[in-house]
Amino acid sequence: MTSPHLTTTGLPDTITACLFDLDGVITKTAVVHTAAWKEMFDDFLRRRDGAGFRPFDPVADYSRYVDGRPRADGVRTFLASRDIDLPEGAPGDPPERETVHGLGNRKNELLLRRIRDDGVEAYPGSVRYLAAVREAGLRTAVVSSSANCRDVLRSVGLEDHFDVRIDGVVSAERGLPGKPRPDTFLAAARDLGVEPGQAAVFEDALAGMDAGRAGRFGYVVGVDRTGQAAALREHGADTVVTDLAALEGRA
Ligand SMILES: O=P(O)(O)OC[C@H]1O[C@@H](O)[C@H](O)[C@@H](O)[C@@H]1O
Repeated sequence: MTSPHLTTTGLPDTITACLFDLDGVITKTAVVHTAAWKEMFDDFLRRRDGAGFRPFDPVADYSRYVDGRPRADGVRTFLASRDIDLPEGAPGDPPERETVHGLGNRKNELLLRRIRDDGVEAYPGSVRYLAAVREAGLRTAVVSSSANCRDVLRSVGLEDHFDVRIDGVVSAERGLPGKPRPDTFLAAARDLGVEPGQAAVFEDALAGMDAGRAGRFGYVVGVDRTGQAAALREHGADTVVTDLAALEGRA
């Protein structure tokens, strides 16, 4: 295959829209999610198995079973990896109830507390890159599994920088299956009026890479914040960067 002609934004010249994941790509919130998941799962496992419990691994377990997936899918996939079967419960379950939704709600409480206490920051390189692609006339969407996406974007002043938002709330309203399925990215491309082949996907999660590949998008950028460049490539990244700003001026 011949290598594509890259523009000043580091993307093939056939690309007219950019679909950005949020946590870990635009904002420094992947680590906050990871910490909240670990606190919730370790507390659950300790109560269940006693002091000798096997803790949640914030690298391997997070990236394989939780990262990038909608909240309840993260609970289900991790529990399945430990052969633990819990009732589904209901989305309104209180955080102390031992159901899929109860555990998810507990994690959300812990996440919101951390966000309230420590605040949220955007990656300066991502903010610059976002401005550059908009300046170059490309359309933009944020495609996140998180139901907290809008609040997080608002808190860093970036809510208006995206033409389209497909997040955990919008996906639930439209009944879209989450990453690793491609449906949320495909919905964003459709809302922007572009074919998947004209859209670039920006993702830090392996589930997001799988969604990019399954949707046959025009270009997939792996964003490596944790030293998993090789895994991002294996899951379909066309290129891997540690900072979005590194894409500029590659042409
Ligand atoms: O619980 P939320 O805010 O709806 O987020 C769901 C998921 O959103 C993804 O963006 C994160 O990578 C996951 O860690 C998180 O679990």
